[in-house]
Amino acid sequence: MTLFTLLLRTSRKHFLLAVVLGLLSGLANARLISLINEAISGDATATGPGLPLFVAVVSVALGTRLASQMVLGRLNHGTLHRLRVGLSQQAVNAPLRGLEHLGEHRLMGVLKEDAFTISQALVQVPTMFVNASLVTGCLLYLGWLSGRAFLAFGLVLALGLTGLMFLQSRSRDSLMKARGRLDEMFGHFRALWSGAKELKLHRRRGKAFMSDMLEPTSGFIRDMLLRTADVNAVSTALASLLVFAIIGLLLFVFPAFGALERSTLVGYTLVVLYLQQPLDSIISLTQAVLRADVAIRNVERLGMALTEGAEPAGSERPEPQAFQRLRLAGITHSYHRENEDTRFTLGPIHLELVPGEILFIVGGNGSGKTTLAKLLTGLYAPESGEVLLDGEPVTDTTRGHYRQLFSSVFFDFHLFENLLGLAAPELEPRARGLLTRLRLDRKVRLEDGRLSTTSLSTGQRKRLALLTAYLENRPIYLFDEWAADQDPVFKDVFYRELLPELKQAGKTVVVISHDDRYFSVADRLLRLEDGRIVEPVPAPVVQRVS
Ligand SMILES: Nc1ncnc2c1ncn2[C@@H]1O[C@H](COP(=O)(O)OP(=O)(O)OP(=O)(O)O)[C@@H](O)[C@H]1O
Repeated sequence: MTLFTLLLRTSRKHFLLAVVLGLLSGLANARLISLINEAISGDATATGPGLPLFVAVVSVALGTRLASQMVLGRLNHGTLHRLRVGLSQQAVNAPLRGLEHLGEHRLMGVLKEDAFTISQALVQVPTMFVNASLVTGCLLYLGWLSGRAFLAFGLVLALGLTGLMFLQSRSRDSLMKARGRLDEMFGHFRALWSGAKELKLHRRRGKAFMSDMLEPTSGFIRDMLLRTADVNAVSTALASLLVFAIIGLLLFVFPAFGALERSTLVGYTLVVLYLQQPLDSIISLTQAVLRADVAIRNVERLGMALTEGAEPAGSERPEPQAFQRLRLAGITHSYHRENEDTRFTLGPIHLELVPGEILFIVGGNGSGKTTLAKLLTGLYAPESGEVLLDGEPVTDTTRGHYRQLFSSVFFDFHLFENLLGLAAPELEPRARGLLTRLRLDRKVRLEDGRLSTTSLSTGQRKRLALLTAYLENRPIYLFDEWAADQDPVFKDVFYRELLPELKQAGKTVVVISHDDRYFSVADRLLRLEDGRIVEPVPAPVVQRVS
């Protein structure tokens, strides 16, 4: 897809209207030049009937130009908005595994860089159309002035345009190469931010990061973009050369053969000089359109990657309020690392969960606890085996609904400043009560469903994430090493007060933990080692919920 097909797809009607208006404006401009030429040559006078005509043509030229720009402006910004929102929605719908595989830098590269590139080109599209129609109008006028001169003019123009197209194709290759490395650059920028402490504390690491990673990538991009800038400069010079070649022909070659009348010569020279600015502008705009085409290709690729394996939209059912039995029947998941010849496989996992119990998932680092949590919560689809909710297998269509059973705080959680999607009338008083309970009431206030700050210590931020999970009030709670960052006092509150309270309220609580001091809090323990359950997990005991 190119920039123009993107615009056409967004709104064919608006696009065509803008093109027609732009064409009218260009033709009116060309007529304006012919009027000026006639006035200079003495065919009309500014004080005679020429003046109303002049005013009318100026009005049409400016009016249609303004209207064209306004229509295209709306179309451009609408296109960009749809692109941004559409891609973000695709990212929201994409499977988590697909997003993890894609990597944050690739997503950011497209959402920030490519969307910006497309917007830059879109902003210039109206001018491009006005200029293109102006050139067309001028060409028509030149043809009308003299067919023979137009033939010579057309020949020089065709040769020049062929040269320009060749240069532009070279430029496109360099642009694509530069964009190819830009995602890598975003990865380095991210490392610059998240690895700031490590880079500062170890000077040699900082230097090596710059010299071995960031600078070579940036240098490559610089070289490729420099090449395109050079091509652009040569193209602009070539366009000027074209104009002067034509003027040279007109002024110094044609008169030698007595080929043209003086008035035709003056008209030609005037128009050709007038054409220089729109031609320059079209060439620099072509560069923007080329960049946009490369960006659109990236957007399309990302769109395809995001929709790959996306779950079909299930019906918008109300959130599940309860369940009787959740069964994992031999589920597995494996990671394959492309650059290494290694594979980690979790499972097959057999497990049953019931309401009103606490299950701890324990095991060493890398044993598969978080992966199991992602499978359990429906964030990953099992590669084999089944998840059964009250006897019904969870399918691609129902997995989105199934996920609404869980309130979770993962180890790498994200804290939203707004209590998004939580809108019960008694929400704010409950949230304020929880802030006090979580000992955050002196640090954080709740104002119109928004947390006053999230700039807190890691342990405090985790407490805020816990608050959100509490407010969701769902049947199953999952905490992935939640207590790891808590002080000993609050750790005790979490294990000895909060978890038993949730159990008392009939919730199922799944806790990933390394705190062996508190393993006795669990009703059952699932121990993992290298992706497999190493101790038999007792059957769940169905509790009578008080
Ligand atoms: N996104 C991923 N891509 C590839 N491999 C992964 C990914 N996430 C985890 N792994 C691999 O899967 C294995 C299990 O990881 P997982 O995060 O489930 O372990 P864990 O038991 O939660 O570890 P920890 O206690 O350190 O948090 C690890 O060997 C890890 O390298």
